[in-house]
Amino acid sequence: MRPIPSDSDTMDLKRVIRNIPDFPKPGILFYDISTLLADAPAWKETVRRLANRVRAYQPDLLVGIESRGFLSAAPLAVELGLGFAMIRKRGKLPGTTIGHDYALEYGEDRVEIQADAVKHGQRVVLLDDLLATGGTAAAGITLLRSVGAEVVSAAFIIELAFLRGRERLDVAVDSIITYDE
Ligand SMILES: O=P(O)(O)OC[C@H]1O[C@H](OP(=O)(O)OP(=O)(O)O)[C@H](O)[C@@H]1O
Ligand SMILES: Nc1ncnc2[nH]cnc12
Repeated sequence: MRPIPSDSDTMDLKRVIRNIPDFPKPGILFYDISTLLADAPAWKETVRRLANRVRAYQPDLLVGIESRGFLSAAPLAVELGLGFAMIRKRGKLPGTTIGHDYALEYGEDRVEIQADAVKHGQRVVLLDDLLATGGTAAAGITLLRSVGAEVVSAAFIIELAFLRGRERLDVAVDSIITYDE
């Protein structure tokens, strides 16, 4: 017999994501998680669902990508009893850092991590709020490997599946809200 779902299992999280057309430029439909963060039961349920996915990989450490990746990585680390490290955009982290340059649609960008943030061979789950083309997450994975991490998965709140970002990632990918078009 199938278990009877609880209210939280059936909660429709899409209901609390706000879609804003033409941001940050014309033609882009922006999936705004501000309204999800502001809804206490929905945000709690988001963290619970992410925790259930991420726990399965038995990570040693969580890593969030600036800036919206920090929003899920920090509460998830508390929930799973793990530490949390930051990948930031260029020039934001003090001390010795390791960087990785990557191509954007126009131009290039750089992500950085502190050189001692990951111990060699640690099992790491990468967190970000949203998977679109996968360029940001792919850069994060490359950076983490360059400092000795074993990247066991990447987890997102939202996946824009029609952009096929997961095909660029050579790790397990989890997301809890999917848009197919
Ligand atoms: O899969 P991709 O095509 O790489 O896009 C996804 C990335 O874009 C957004 O970050 P953004 O650069 O807007 O920065 P922010 O988190 O600081 O808002 C989002 O938070 C992801 O990091
Ligand atoms: N459409 C989108 N909405 C929100 N964040 C994004 N990051 C990349 N594409 C995005």
